Amino acid sequence: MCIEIKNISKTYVESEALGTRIAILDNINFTVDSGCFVSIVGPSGCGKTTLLKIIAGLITPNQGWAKLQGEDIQLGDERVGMVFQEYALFPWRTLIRNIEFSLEVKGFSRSQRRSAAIEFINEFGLSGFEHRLPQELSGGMKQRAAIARTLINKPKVVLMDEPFASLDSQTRNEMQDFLLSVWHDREETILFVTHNVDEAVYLSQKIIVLSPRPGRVLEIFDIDYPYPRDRTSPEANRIRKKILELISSQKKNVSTVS
Ligand SMILES: Nc1ncnc2c1ncn2[C@@H]1O[C@H](COP(=O)(O)OP(=O)(O)OP(=O)(O)O)[C@@H](O)[C@H]1O
Repeated sequence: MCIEIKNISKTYVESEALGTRIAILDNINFTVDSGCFVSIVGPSGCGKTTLLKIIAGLITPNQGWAKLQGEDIQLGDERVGMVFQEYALFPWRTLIRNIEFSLEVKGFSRSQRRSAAIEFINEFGLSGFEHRLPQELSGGMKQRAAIARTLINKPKVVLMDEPFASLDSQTRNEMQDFLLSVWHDREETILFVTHNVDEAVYLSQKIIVLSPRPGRVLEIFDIDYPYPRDRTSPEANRIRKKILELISSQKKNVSTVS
């Protein structure tokens, strides 16, 4: 399912007393083709999470629109799933009860939701941990559970907000390979936010580089060499260098509008 972002700008209230607003996103335009893996990179505070929340229908832009397959996005749109850095698992629910949570909310029977959750548990290498609480799981397992909990709803578009940022580097590499295998097996469109240029280059078919706040699209890079990728190949190094040079050429630029 393709994502279209047209002329999106967003401001937040900076000071109620002074009546000032701060510009977060400035006229963002891009398209993500159906089934593609696209990453957004940009400095802290440039509005990456805000943009994902707009695409998820959680917040409204001041200007512009986001559409999925030509249709407006509604609050709680079933076509969209989100995965966060902090896993967002319920600490009091076991792994299987976390994965089946949304099916429970939708009124699926216990046996229906159990069998759907067990499929994910087997596929995601979580067997044997079904009845563990999140605190008893490793970071990688928690993130697999969080991804399963999102995918059980069969979203067409998956928005991922720095999902691997709190993992150690070895687990992070494993999770990147795991995510690529999950994506290759399915047809979801993935929009992935990261601070990590290496990660974006390893995973994505396209990388959207945003400027410092207010976030503007500086450049969109097509990464067209095939999977599986070598992290240290000349192509990877060349693209990484270009993106890092672009990011470091940007001066901090925070603007306030009234
Ligand atoms: N509801 C809100 N009200 C006011 N300001 C907000 C609100 N949400 C976010 N902000 C501010 O908007 C800016 C952009 O936030 P956002 O989380 O979208 O950036 P980001 O690029 O995802 O940052 P990071 O990479 O650090 O996660 C930040 O300065 C943040 O403090």
